[in-house]
Formats: sequence, C-alpha cells, structure tokens
Amino acid sequence: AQEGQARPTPPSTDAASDPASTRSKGGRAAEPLPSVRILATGGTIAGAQGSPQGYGYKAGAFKVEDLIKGVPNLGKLARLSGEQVVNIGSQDMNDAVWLKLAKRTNELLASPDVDAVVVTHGTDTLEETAYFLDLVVKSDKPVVLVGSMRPATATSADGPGNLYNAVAVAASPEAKGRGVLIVINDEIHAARNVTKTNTTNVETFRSLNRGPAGVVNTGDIHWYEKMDKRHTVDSEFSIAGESALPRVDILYAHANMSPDLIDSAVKNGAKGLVIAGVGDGNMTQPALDTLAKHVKKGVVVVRSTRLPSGLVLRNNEINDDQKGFVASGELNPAKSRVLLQLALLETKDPTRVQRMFEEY
Ligand SMILES: NC(=O)CC[C@H](N)C(=O)O
Repeated sequence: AQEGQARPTPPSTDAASDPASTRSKGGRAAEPLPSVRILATGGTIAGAQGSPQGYGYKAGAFKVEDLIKGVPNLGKLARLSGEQVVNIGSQDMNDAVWLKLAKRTNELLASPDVDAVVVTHGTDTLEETAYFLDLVVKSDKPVVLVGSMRPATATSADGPGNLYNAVAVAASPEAKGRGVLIVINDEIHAARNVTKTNTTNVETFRSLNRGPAGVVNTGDIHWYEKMDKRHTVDSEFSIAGESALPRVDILYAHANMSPDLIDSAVKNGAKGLVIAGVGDGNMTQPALDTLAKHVKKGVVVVRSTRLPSGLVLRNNEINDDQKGFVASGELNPAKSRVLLQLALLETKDPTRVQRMFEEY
C-alpha cells in the first residue's frame, strides 16, 4: 500500500454517504482531495446491453455524468469533473480523435487546477490510445485509461469497479511519473506493455513480456517496478501544431504471403509499414524482397510479430542492416504502428527510427 496515505474508502452501496470534498488523515486537518478530470470516449464501459440474453449492446449509451453517478463513493477519492470527448466504440478510434484527446489532455494537465486525467475508453483499441498518449502527453501528472468488458447494464458489470480503481490510481501521488497507465480488472498496466488477449473475458489485459505495473483492489494500490523506457515528459514526440498523422498500415504475415498487399498499401499512401510477422518478425521471401524495394524509395518498414509475446530482435533471422528494416523489439504491431506514425513526423531514416524503437 502507499506509505503515508490513507486507504481510500471501499465502495459501498450506502446511498446516504455524501461525496466529501476533503479527506482527513488520522484526525489531522483535512486536505483538499486531488482534482481528477474524466474524459469520456465511449466503449462498453458506457454501453447498455441490447437484451438481457444477448451479447449485443449499444456503445456509448451512457454519458460521463452517468458513469460518475454509477459508482458509489467515487467522490471520496477525488474532486471529479467530466467531459465527453467523443462517444464511440473504440474500433472507430482514429487519428483525429487521438489528436483531439491528446491536445485536451495536455491543456488540462498544464493547469494547476487539474491533478490527473482519467480516460474512459472501449477496450478494442485501448492499448493503442494509451500508448499514443504515453508518447505525446507533456506532463508527469497521472493519466489513467479505463474500460470494461461488460456493459453497464450487464449482470456483474465490471465498469463501476474498474472506474473506482482508475480514479484511485489517478488520485495517487505515486502514479506521477509512471507514464500513461491502464487500470482494469484489479490490475495496473503500463500503456507500452499491455495488450488485450481475450475477446470477452474480464481478465483480458495482460503485460505479457514484463507483467503489470501494479495491482489495485477497491482502491488499495500496490506498485511494482517503474517503466524504464522514455515516455511523457521524456518523450521527443510532440503533436502540438499537427492536424494529421502519417499513414502507417499493418500487414499480417502467413504461410504463402504474397507481396500484393504491400504494393497496394504503398500505392494507397502508406508512408510506413508494420509487418505482423510470423515467429520473430519473419515473412516469405517475395514479401521481404518487395519491402526492401519500397525501403529504397523512402518507406519505413518495421518488423513486429503476430505472436502475443516475445521480442523481435534486430539482425536475428533477417539482416535488417542490409535491407534497411527496423526491428520492433517488444512492441506489438498495433503499438509499433503508433510509434512509427510519430517517428515519421520527425524522420524517414531507418537508423533513427530503430533508435526510437529501442528507447520507447
Ligand atoms: N469491451 C469493449 O469495450 C469492447 C466494445 C467496443 N468494441 C469498443 O472497443 O469500444
């Protein structure tokens, strides 16, 4: 547990308990609670079930005010305010929303009136949005993303408990400087490390290569190791003044992979390509040859893996130096795509991009 900090009151269904604006510590004078802004973007956490039997649900049925009201005692953790950025299923997340969300987050965190930001989000692309923010947020104040696997109206909805824990983490002074975090299913994950591993299970988010950043149970936090990679205030990336991001496509390798889709992606405007390679970032010889041809014309190619864990090491099975490829290291294809989009705002030089893949 965090030293010197009162354990937050666990959620109860006591409707009479009024939200306090201060937290007292062992009889000492009460100090103001941290101010946490909730930025809502939609997803299952804001979804209502279509029918009691069905899986189907209406995404974004609930507004941010509904989400806050739905969690007993949330107001005892922090002074809360909410704003609706978008209300979409995260399968529809796009560069424009990322830029809007990141700029708003930076604006809020630059204010002395805001101590932390919580983003409610669908789980499908949660890890991508989190990593994007990890690379472009210019503050060491906590930024916590949270989602749920069951809609708010489901039996055993997981959203309210997840939101309670997310606000507890955001309100924790020790969350400062850890980069963007994802809180779900009683675990805290670094944006860079976490991935969705199961289509429906509440235990779907895993940091497969490194393990979680901590655990959180009804607001009681236990931290593990700090992230040693560059993020937030140490990041060289900035989206200030950017109105669009370069197009980067992901191509999935498989037996008998043909180079046609590679050519098509480049023809349609991709400035960078990420290969979800077989094994440690491998692919058929025709695919390799076609990629090498596009590298010579300035397209940046990153080799990642379609496997859920493990590293893609430089010059391991493939001579990246000779072909001008970049190896993704620990980053999965979705996160490699995010980093490459930001890298391409700076450079097309594969040596510099490789350095970024080693540092972030
Ligand atoms: N559990 C979820 O959040 C998935 C719902 C939806 N596809 C989304 O990502 O927003």
